[in-house]
Amino acid sequence: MASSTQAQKLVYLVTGGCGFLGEHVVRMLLQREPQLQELRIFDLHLGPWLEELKTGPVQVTAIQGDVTQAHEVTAAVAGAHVVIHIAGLVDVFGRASPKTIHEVNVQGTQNVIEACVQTGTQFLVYTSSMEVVGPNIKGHPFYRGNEDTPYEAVHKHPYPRSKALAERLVLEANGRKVHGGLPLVTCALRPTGIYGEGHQIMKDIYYQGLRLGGRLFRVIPTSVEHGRVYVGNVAWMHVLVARELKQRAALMGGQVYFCYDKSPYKSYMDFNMEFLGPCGLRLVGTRPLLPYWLLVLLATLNALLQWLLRPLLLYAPLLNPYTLAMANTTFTVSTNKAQRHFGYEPLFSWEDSRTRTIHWVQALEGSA
Ligand SMILES: NC(=O)c1ccc[n+]([C@@H]2O[C@H](COP(=O)([O-])OP(=O)(O)OC[C@H]3O[C@@H](n4cnc5c(N)ncnc54)[C@H](O)[C@@H]3O)[C@@H](O)[C@H]2O)c1
Ligand SMILES: CC(C)[C@@H](O)CC[C@@H](C)[C@H]1CC[C@H]2[C@@H]3[C@H](O)C=C4C[C@@H](O)CC[C@]4(C)[C@H]3CC[C@]12C
Repeated sequence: MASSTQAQKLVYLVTGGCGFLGEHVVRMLLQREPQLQELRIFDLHLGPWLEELKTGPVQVTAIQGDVTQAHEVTAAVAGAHVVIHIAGLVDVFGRASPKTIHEVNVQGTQNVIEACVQTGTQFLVYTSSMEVVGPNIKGHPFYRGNEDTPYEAVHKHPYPRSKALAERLVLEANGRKVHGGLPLVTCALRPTGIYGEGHQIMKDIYYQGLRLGGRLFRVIPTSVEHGRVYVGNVAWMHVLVARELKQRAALMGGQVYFCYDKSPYKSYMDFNMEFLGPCGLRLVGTRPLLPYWLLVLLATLNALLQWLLRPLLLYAPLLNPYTLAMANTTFTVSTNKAQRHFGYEPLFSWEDSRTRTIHWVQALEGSA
């Protein structure tokens, strides 16, 4: 826990604080924010691990709530100096309806903004996503791009659409007068594919490999590169932005920042094998084992099956038309805007990020 001679006087609220990224942000705040007096964790599903956090010098307040319920959000925000809005429905597998995704990701974000305005909270950090930019529906690659790189951001899928709408709401809210007359200062962070301890998709792919006798099969060319970022570095960027937003409001207010670190650019599966390989899995094939048209057919069949089975059960495999298109489109970022604007440097090296993630996979049930 952070201890400092600096007066502990700030109240932070983290929405979605019990999720994959949220938990890392919560723990990072407790370790590295010396001015933290109270940390409120607002989530639809509170984790049992929160109890262990209540023994330190910082007051930890767990709030079970729903961002789609404006009154619950307003009650949680009231009195907070900083809101870090992480809560969201991260669904590209067709589990939730487009309506629900919009309600949570867009209306929920609007509720957070209005709560800040109504209660006088001045600083709002929003967890956006790379998908606000792309890949777009045309499959245009985004190669080593940055926050200013021109790119035709065209989305049809409910999830990226919702993230793009929510991000726009947050950025447009920058400068609004909050209760008490001070300006609201907002910014948005755009992580690429986050990996690390607690990453559910990595866990699902690992167990899929175990079920297939320790093998995974290459379906995407090695040339398709994805930018990935370690969850600890994304958490650190959130803590730093929330701290610096107060002193650098004129520069940072209304800005977007990609989350980045030194993780290597690789295809999605080659990158995952950095962690799954040392845990006993093998990626079969140096080239895709199936022609792309067959993958498209299989993905389409999965989507059809999902639709047909929906009245009976939820069928949500990894492969669907959207995930295939994402996996098959290069999207990498190369930027230093966060470093230039608020002195961000990754807290964890690639080697450390890799080791921590491997240890996490190794500790999973059923790991070799
Ligand atoms: N995982 C990634 O690779 C990635 C990449 C870029 C951006 N993001 C963004 O980061 C944020 C967190 O993603 P994650 O991967 O940790 O997802 P997650 O599903 O692990 O965490 C989301 C959290 O939000 C909570 N939540 C969902 N609906 C809610 C509601 N209606 N009210 C209150 N809480 C609610 C969930 O209970 C969960 O704890 C999301 O906004 C996502 O868009 C994630
Ligand atoms: C079945 C194969 C084609 C397999 O390779 C599919 C992989 C697929 C599940 C992932 C490929 C790219 C991932 C997405 C990307 O890392 C960025 C994302 C943004 C973030 O906001 C949410 C998660 C995600 C959409 C992530 C989801 C899994 C992939 C689609």
